Amino acid sequence: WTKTLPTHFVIFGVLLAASLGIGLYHALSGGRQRTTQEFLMADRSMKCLPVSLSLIASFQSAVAIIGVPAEIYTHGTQYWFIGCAYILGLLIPAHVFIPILYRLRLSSAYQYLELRFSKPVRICGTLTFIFQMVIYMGVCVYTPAFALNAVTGFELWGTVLATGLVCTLYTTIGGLKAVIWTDVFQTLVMFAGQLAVIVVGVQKTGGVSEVCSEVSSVFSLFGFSLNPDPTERHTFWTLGVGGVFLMLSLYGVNQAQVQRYLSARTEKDAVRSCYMVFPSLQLALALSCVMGLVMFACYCGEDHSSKLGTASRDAMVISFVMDMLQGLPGLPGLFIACLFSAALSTISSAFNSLATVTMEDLIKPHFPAMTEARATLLSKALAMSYGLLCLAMAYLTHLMGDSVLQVALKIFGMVGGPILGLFCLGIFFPWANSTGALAGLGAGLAVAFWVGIGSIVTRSSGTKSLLPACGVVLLSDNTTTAIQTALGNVTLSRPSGLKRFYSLSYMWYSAFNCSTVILIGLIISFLTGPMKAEDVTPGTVYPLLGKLLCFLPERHKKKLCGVTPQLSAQQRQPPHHKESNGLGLSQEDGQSQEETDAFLPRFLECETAV
Ligand SMILES: CC(C)(CO)[C@@H](O)C(=O)NCCC(=O)O
Ligand code: NA
Repeated sequence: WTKTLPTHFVIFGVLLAASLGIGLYHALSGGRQRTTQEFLMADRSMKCLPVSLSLIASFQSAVAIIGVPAEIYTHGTQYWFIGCAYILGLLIPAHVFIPILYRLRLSSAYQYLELRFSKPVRICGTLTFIFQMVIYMGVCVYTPAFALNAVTGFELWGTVLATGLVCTLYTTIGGLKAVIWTDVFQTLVMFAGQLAVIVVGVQKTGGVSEVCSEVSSVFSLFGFSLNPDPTERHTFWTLGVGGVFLMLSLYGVNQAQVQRYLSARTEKDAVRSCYMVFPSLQLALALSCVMGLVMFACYCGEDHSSKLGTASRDAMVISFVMDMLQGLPGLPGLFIACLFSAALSTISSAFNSLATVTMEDLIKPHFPAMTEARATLLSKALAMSYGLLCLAMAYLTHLMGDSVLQVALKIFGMVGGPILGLFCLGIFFPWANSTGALAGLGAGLAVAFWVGIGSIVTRSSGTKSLLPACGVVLLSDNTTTAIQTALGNVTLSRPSGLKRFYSLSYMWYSAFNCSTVILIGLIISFLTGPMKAEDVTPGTVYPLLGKLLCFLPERHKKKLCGVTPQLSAQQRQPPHHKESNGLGLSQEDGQSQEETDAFLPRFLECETAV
């Protein structure tokens, strides 16, 4: 590999240069990034194709490209069932979250929390989000550099620095437009790299039929568990149901995604781009799962741990890829570009969304008189500081050591879950008040860290590989004994008491923490006096109960639904928004006006009897 190292460097360099070029183009074209509207919101002028490709890129990093094949290789194809969660996980954002957030004409998702609850809730939500993204960013920038270093000897910290600095630079000069357009380019490179590995891998293993027969001879590879036990790491339920909450926390309320929905020209474009995420995300999942299967077919029976020393399964994926692509001109470089594209597109989204929330939620409210030029300069400084902070976080990740996919999914569940709960409390439960929201968030985070840290300390996060080492499986005589031993171990070491609580599958973290926030939030709200109808800002609630109970007569419905916006309240202006009307409805073009009129009765449904 050392011989081809210069080519790797060239292709890696070309990727960084192209990304910088896109950044430079957007720094010098359009409004030249002189307003926060352009720098943070892309002038709200994006079409749905770039937005949708950018939406996929945000949470598809090198972690998924390396982590998913490693997961398939060690635990079988069960993880693929997370694809089922994409259906509801994208339909609900498209039809509940996007309409509400888009019509309020927000800049930051957390502005919603102030409109619905109060300023303290908004600040707490923002701080939680910053915490989540800063840790996640570290994992993202560290993973590709680490994996590459483990196998090719690419300088670890040099790579981390190059990725972090280039990304900081183009994010700082080009704003959200540059972030979205680099995402488009980087997503295509990512797909191309994965596809190349699969095609070459299948060829080298001896064709599609050879791969299929190799893989299908190992029965336990295609595990399909319907076990309802919530401590089992991956089952159909944890992935298909728990996964919906994970998807909601990422695609429904995460600022990185909400910012993209808000940057779309019209609400229709935003909804359509969310729909278009579905096939592309399925493709991304399928590519990485198939890569894991090809790797299994190719490597089974061989022991590669000695070759890699103590390096993890994650590094093994890179080793496999380099084995496959070795000697083919340009292809190892293409895969390296694929890894770093995936990482760059994620951390650039993180920098820009972090700069946005810090500016819009933490700084602007305190300096309402700040000039636009000042605010833009400050936003750029913020994007840059987060870039540098990211490098520090990479070092922290270096000190941890777990499967990177698990680390990322745990962060999403532990910190993203409570944020999702906060938004659900506001959107679906009109009775919830500000005190309840704060108490709910506090309780949700406390429980999340209690379980999360508990699982790390007791090491009971259920990481046992149910699939015996593949070398053992292939010796068909031993297969049954091996599986029996594995199953036996599982039943023997079934945890009890608090330990059982700690061993909750991390795929349930989002759902569990979200529910805690809602439950505690509602209890405290009812104890302190539920929100009154006239106090709820119009357009901030979705009358779920009213819609579910549509068969009931209007007056009963009214009672059950609780609060709906009163007509007199509709004339009120939401704070900080000169450009929006009282309902927060966009009046940009005729078409969207028609749509919003059609939507109106849905929000006010419970009120028709009044
Ligand atoms: C966000 C999901 C779960 C969506 O499939 C997937 O992209 C994933 O597992 N991501 C891991 C985190 C990452 O790639 O950075
Ligand atoms: Na990405």
